[in-house]
Amino acid sequence: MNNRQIAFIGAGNMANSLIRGLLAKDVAASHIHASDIDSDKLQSLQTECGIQTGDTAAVAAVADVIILAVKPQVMAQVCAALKPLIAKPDCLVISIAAGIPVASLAQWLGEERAIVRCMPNTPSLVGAGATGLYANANCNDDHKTLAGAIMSAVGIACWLQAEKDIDTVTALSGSGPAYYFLMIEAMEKAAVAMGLAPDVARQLSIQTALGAGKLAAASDVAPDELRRRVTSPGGTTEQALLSFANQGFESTVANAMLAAQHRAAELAK
Ligand SMILES: NC(=O)C1=CN([C@@H]2O[C@H](COP(=O)(O)OP(=O)(O)OC[C@H]3O[C@@H](n4cnc5c(N)ncnc54)[C@H](OP(=O)(O)O)[C@@H]3O)[C@@H](O)[C@H]2O)C=CC1
Ligand SMILES: O=C(O)[C@@H]1CCC=N1
Repeated sequence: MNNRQIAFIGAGNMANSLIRGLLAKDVAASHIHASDIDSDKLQSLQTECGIQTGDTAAVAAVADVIILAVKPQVMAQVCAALKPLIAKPDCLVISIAAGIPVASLAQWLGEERAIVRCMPNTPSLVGAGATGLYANANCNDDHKTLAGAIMSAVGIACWLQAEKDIDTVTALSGSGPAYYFLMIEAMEKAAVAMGLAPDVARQLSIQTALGAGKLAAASDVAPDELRRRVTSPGGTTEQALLSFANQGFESTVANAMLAAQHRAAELAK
């Protein structure tokens, strides 16, 4: 990966997480390029990160891999403009857009193009990303290694057997950070309502999420056993979990994820 030129089309929230995450993993700023219709975003990236910025033509001219990081709604027009500008015949295109199928990308970019569709998430910024990837038949081992290396540099990367699994990954780990942030917010608010100082409530809420995640990742036992180890019989956690269960916690989560997955399918149209 380190001798490849990586170009981002779209320099918004997700591209920023990936770019800054890659820089933190010692990918050279001279190897990262970005283009966006918003020149302020490019200026910030150039000033703060020292990466290369330019218009679509400039970044497409040098790219070994192009990461499409624009909203799904503008993907067709972005690809149509990009297609004649890709200079290197073997250039890999990676789309991170929710919903947009490989078949549509191939239709817009050319049926011969090597394309990886993936779903990263914003914790890539701190090296704790989670990405699901799917490659089209035009991708050779080198393309797959390159896509996997980029996403593995900023977290974990899982190859998927079926493209439809990307929509599930979107509902799970793509959107998932927002679910945990909501939980952090809700716990903080509840603690403040109980009288805790806001700064203490925030610190403890965030640290609890971090601690639970780190412990789950480091443990050789499943999350349900870790949950049991917190839940003293007849104790406080038991009452909290009972309250969650009585209010349909699991179906609330499942329905939320189905709504996200459904939206991904809608965005494909
Ligand atoms: N945010 C997330 O957590 C995740 C997002 N994604 C996917 O990443 C993609 C980007 O999402 P996100 O970063 O949140 O969105 P943002 O809106 O933050 O970023 C998209 C950027 O693309 C710019 N843009 C619009 N049109 C063009 C164009 N023609 N050429 C170049 N740049 C253009 C936008 O400018 P302007 O704002 O002026 O329109 C904006 O700066 C989406 O497809 C989303 O599905 C995937 C995983 C997680
Ligand atoms: O909300 C969205 O559509 C994007 C995709 C996954 C996370 N953010």
